[in-house]
Amino acid sequence: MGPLITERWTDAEGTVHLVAFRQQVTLCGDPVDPNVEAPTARVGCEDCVKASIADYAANHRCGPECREPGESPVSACGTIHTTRREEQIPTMTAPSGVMTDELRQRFADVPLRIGTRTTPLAKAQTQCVVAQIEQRVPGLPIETIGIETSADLWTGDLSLLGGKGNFTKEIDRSLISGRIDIAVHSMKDVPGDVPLPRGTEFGAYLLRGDVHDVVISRDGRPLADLPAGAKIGTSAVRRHAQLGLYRPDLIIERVRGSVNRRINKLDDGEYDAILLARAGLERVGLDHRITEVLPTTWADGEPPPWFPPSAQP
Ligand SMILES: NCc1[nH]cc(CCC(=O)O)c1CC(=O)O
Repeated sequence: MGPLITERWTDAEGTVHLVAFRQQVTLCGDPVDPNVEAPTARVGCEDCVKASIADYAANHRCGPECREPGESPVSACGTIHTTRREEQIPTMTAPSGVMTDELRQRFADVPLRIGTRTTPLAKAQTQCVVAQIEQRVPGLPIETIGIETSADLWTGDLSLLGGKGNFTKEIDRSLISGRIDIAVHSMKDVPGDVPLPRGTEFGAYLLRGDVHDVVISRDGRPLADLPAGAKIGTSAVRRHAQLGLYRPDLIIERVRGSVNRRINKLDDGEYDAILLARAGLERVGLDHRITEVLPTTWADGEPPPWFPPSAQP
């Protein structure tokens, strides 16, 4: 797969320039068909990066409905929404100076309030964001504010509650009403089919973690060795479909709740195995419980690969 391109422009000579998100470098190719994802690329071109960042900062007006092709949240794991709209903070490609100056000025006397869900995983992810900010703006006063979302309070079937926006709604509302300054969401919880709530926008992304799904089984057996009729706990439609393809003889049961709760339910004997995201387990320090990492690549004669959801982890 080619790099995720955040920017693409053609200079006067017809050379196509691309800025890759993760690498934060430009790939400057010879004139090519702009529809081709990766031109004959040369990695580097410092001038190109600088020009591009200046241009991006000056010209990019971002509102809730505006999402450039390269700004797709697909490769992000965590998100910061900010309410600042007048000047775009080019956090994806710019050096961090613009943002740190802004933070220092605005939160000199009052703490920066960060809203988060309250599960261990949500709090761990928010700590990653806090650590990133502290590294860039040492001494900045930061306060995290736990907010229980409607999906956290609802123990029933999530589909009856009407979509995954229920993991973000209350936090976004606090952001809009000014109770918090930043909301931290798991990108996979941010609805991709509707615009962001008016007045909010993506401020920054954390680097993506590991994307693999994993199995935790009670007796240490991998998926292939579980007996027919074994009970597998998972609620994701995607995992359900893939499991059905690979092992239609297993029984799939819904499981809800935080990562920790799901493991407790496994240990209590409610399931023989559960499927979870590796990154989430790493973040809450439970990756030692992993029985098997499911492969994402396909080899001849092997079982089908496991596709992670977009924006996992
Ligand atoms: N990506 C994190 C996330 N988003 C929604 C849930 C909870 C899922 C549920 O309540 O069924 C979780 C896991 C966690 O916080 O531990």
